[in-house]
Amino acid sequence: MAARIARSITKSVLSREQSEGDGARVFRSIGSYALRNLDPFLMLDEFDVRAPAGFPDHPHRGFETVTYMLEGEFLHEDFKGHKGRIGPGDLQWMSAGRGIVHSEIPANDKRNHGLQLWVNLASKDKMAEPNYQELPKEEVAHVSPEPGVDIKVIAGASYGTTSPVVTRTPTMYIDVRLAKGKKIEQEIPENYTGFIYTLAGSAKFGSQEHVSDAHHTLVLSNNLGTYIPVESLSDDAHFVIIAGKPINEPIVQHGPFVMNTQQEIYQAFSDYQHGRNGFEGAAEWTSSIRD
Ligand SMILES: Nc1ccc(F)c(C(=O)c2c[nH]c3ncc(Cl)cc23)c1F
Ligand SMILES: [Fe+3]
Repeated sequence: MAARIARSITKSVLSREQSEGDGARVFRSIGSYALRNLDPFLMLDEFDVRAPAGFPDHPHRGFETVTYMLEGEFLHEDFKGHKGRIGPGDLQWMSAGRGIVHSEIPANDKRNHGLQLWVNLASKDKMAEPNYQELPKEEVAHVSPEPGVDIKVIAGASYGTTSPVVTRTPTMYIDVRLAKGKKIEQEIPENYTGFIYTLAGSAKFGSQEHVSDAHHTLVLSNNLGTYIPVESLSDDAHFVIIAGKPINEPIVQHGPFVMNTQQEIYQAFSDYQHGRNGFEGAAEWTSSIRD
């Protein structure tokens, strides 16, 4: 049995609200100036959006977007007619691959609160066919190891429960709610890049018991640590723990295009403008969900 080594917290960054999309407000975690190069992760936004604000017609190529609703409801529609709703607790794991053009808009003018994580794809997967894995709340794996500990397993495994989501870039992603004084130890695969994003309440994280409240990103040490200990200090501690296997390839990002070379970025813009190589129909398409 390999030794169990607790990961520590090497960096804590408070996110401040910023404008994004069309009138939307987000707390940007990964992807902010202080939190780049957390390979394979490109962005994590905590969004809190009321219609008519939103994220109208835009493209993606070369990575995956993972939208997880905490409260409220989003509508989405893409340029091939795939459309639907993402409600409270629902998950949309979208692999854009060679190209998606879509619109993501709140369903109402109430609070629509959730997380969108951008996970990079290895060069071998960047031009794959787009793919959706869409789980309604009831199908999102969850485990409660004891009363007062509630874990949604969005990807990977936790306390013996495994998500059905297939991750091209190996990823572990759990949503954790803890009552006061409750403790967990979440296994983090060796050499995975890991971080915690806090949503509410306060808790002690890591071997040095780093205390944090909402909107903080806590970067985990990338030692050979095999787990992260957390103890709740409040009755409503709520956070996500996310970890992924680094891809270790060059990253050239221009907005919603993430490739390995500048030439591939030029190609992405050209394909998008001319409707080629996965963007067929993009130039003529506009979403109908905003109407
Ligand atoms: N400017 C810009 C450029 C490219 C994008 F893809 C986006 C975008 O769609 C989002 C960025 N944060 C998000 N959080 C939640 C949701 Cl549902 C969408 C987004 C965007 F805003
Ligand atoms: Fe998008």
